[in-house]
Amino acid sequence: MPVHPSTTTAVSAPGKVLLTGGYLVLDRQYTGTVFALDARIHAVVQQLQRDRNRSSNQLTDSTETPQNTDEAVDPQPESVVVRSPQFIDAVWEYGVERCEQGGGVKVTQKNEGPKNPFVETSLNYALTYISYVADSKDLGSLSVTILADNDYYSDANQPGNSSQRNRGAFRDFGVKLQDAHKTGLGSSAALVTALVSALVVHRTMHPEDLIVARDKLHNLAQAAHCAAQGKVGSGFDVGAAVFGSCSYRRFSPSILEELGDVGSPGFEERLFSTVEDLDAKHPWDTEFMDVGMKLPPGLQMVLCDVDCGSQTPSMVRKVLEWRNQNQEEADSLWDSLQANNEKLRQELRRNAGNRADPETEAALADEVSKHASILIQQSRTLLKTMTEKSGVPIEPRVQTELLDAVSAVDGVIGGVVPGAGGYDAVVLLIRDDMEVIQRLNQLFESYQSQVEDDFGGKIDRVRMLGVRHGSEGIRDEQANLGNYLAWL
Ligand SMILES: Nc1ncnc2c1ncn2[C@@H]1O[C@H](COP(=O)(O)OP(=O)(O)O)[C@@H](O)[C@H]1O
Ligand SMILES: C[C@@](O)(CCOP(=O)(O)OP(=O)(O)O)CC(=O)O
Repeated sequence: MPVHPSTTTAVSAPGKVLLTGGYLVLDRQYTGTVFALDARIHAVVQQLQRDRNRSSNQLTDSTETPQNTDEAVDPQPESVVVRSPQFIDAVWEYGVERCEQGGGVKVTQKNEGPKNPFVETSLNYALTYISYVADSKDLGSLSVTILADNDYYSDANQPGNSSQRNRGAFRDFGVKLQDAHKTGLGSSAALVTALVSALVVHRTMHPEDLIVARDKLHNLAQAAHCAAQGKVGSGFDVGAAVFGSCSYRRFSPSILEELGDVGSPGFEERLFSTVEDLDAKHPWDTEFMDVGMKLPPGLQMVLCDVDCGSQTPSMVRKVLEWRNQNQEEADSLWDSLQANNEKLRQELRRNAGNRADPETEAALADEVSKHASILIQQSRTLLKTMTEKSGVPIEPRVQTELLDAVSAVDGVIGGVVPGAGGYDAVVLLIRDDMEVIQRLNQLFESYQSQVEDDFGGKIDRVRMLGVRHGSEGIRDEQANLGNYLAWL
């Protein structure tokens, strides 16, 4: 059945936190446990003009013959305008060009101002795929609005209190996108996933079929995200954005290595084959286990933003260099971490999401908490060895001090420095109880690091984010279009 684009399509995708498996997950032999968050990025696609050969009043004129219309009106060029209205001047206007020799569809920014490689690449990839598979090649003109849940950016230094700057469910951040302080929830992966999915749904599918199309949307989003960031990472963030919380095993990088750039001859066919998993030599081999996993009843996860006066770039390169030069020692460390991380995952999924009577639940939460606490400590010990051996601040001393301090708070099960580690954040597993949150906030009120850091860092402020474990991946937001009205 042909799909006629409805006027508005909206899809959202969640942010992520890699609880365990940082660095390991870059290697297919190992896995990472990634939790989707309840902070999401939303992409709303509006069809401004559907048929470029007819002006809008002619659309309804049934007496006119198509031939006359085509001759009478100059076609409007296809265009896409993307806005991120929570930020100052965040508008990207694109012209659309079809490349020769099956090179695909390429957009070119028309307006002044900084480029947005994640938006631009998502458009190139999604429009190339769409124009290859859709009934109508004519895009017309599209307006896309990007909206991010408030926790993606910390805005403590902005004027006006936060409630004054809320419009509907979303906040006016009052700064330029490049000046916003990111909280590390994986904004680019959620953005790319939501944007390519919204465009593909808009032109080729019924929104209710979103879940069925998850594999293809995943492949498309991974390809676009890797191209935009200029490297093939593990892709756990895109994996969680599409499928939600899971245990993730990466895809073989060779799947994307021969795709080439948009505009190169044959790109549209190669992209189609990659998205639809038709290349017998390079089948997609990403593995998602425990998809949509939830925390056991009685447990909760909180993220804390750490303000620290030190940054160490290229951590991944350095860790992998150390691993290459110390293969045996590294393998044994990687294996120990994997075994421990797996035990933690098994522990967390015991009865995860299942409700029982309150007494049984409380007893189970006690037992899970005790075991999880030991496993988290063990994981940290191994990450500290990794820190020391590789000379990379995965769990630097100021973070050890912070994690020890929070772990001593009644009701905190344990915490780690998520993902690549470093100074940006900590993630804590806690008993799901407001009093624990209050105790933590009390600790953070005047928190400052006291120890001398091994890499020169100093923590000046710790702030608990409002974001919590979310579990769900991409979501059709067609029923919630009202949430966006204040911003469209
Ligand atoms: N709300 C948004 N609107 C438009 N683009 C965004 C938005 N959030 C993130 N991006 C894009 O993603 C980039 C940030 O990606 P990156 O530095 O990889 O951070 P992260 O670790 O959060 O993914 C921004 O420079 C911008 O291109
Ligand atoms: C090192 C890694 O395994 C994990 C990095 O996790 P983060 O959550 O720190 O990632 P960013 O959001 O890109 O900063 C690299 C990878 O898997 O790609």
